[in-house]
Amino acid sequence: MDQSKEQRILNSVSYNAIKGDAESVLDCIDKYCSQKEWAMNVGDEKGLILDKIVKEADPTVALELGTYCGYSAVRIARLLKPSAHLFSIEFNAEFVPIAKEIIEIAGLEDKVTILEGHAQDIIPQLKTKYNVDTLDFVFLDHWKDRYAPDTILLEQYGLLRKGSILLADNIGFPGAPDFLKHVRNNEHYECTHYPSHLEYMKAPDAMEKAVYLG
Ligand SMILES: C[C@H](C[C@H]1O[C@@H](n2cnc3c(N)ncnc32)[C@H](O)[C@@H]1O)NC(=O)c1cc(-c2ccc(F)cc2)cc(O)c1O
Ligand SMILES: [Mg+2]
Repeated sequence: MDQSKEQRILNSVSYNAIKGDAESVLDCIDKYCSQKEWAMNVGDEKGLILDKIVKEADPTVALELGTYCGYSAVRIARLLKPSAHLFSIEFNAEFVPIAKEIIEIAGLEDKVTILEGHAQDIIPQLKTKYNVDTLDFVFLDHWKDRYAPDTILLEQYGLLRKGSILLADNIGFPGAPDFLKHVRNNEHYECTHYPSHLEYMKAPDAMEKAVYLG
């Protein structure tokens, strides 16, 4: 059976990236996906916004919803301080081993734990099973209609604290209207909008930062 696009991305990283060099892994994926096959990584342009917010948050415990091939997990983990850790949730069993391999090529396997399953099933386990207290940073990049219900889950399970930073991809396209409705005009959140473009395309997209105020 011929390989999947995600497998071909891994092949390209495995062949072209410098082992242990996270930047070269990101550059390799961005090059492949802009020149050969489009893929739904956050990409280089929105990646700079992600970098900025992660540096601002300087998280000890970070969570990502929607690992896909691990591009944003590498992007986030490469900026984490030594004691910090990223949990990344992915439910597609085909993508999990590919993401693990890409994260390992970047030399970041000790900073990232991929949790296989649906976010809505794993979020309730973070405190009990994964010993998480509260989350300092959350990157939302999974099914766009899950951003709002899973944000509410994070609130309900006491995983957010005063100052927790949520950053959501694809606010422009495919769009996450329920999420915007939940965080904007909500006294518990302070929101900032970051216009950008869809990964590797000219089409407009955007990210939204929502700081939890407690
Ligand atoms: C949803 C995907 C990202 C990943 O999320 C995992 N996932 C899902 N729901 C859950 C869950 N409930 N729990 C855990 N994991 C979960 C999945 O398996 C994918 O690997 N992302 C997108 O669909 C996505 C799509 C586009 C896009 C843009 C223009 C187009 F013309 C077409 C598509 C752009 C983007 O930037 C995206 O991010
Ligand atoms: Mg996305």
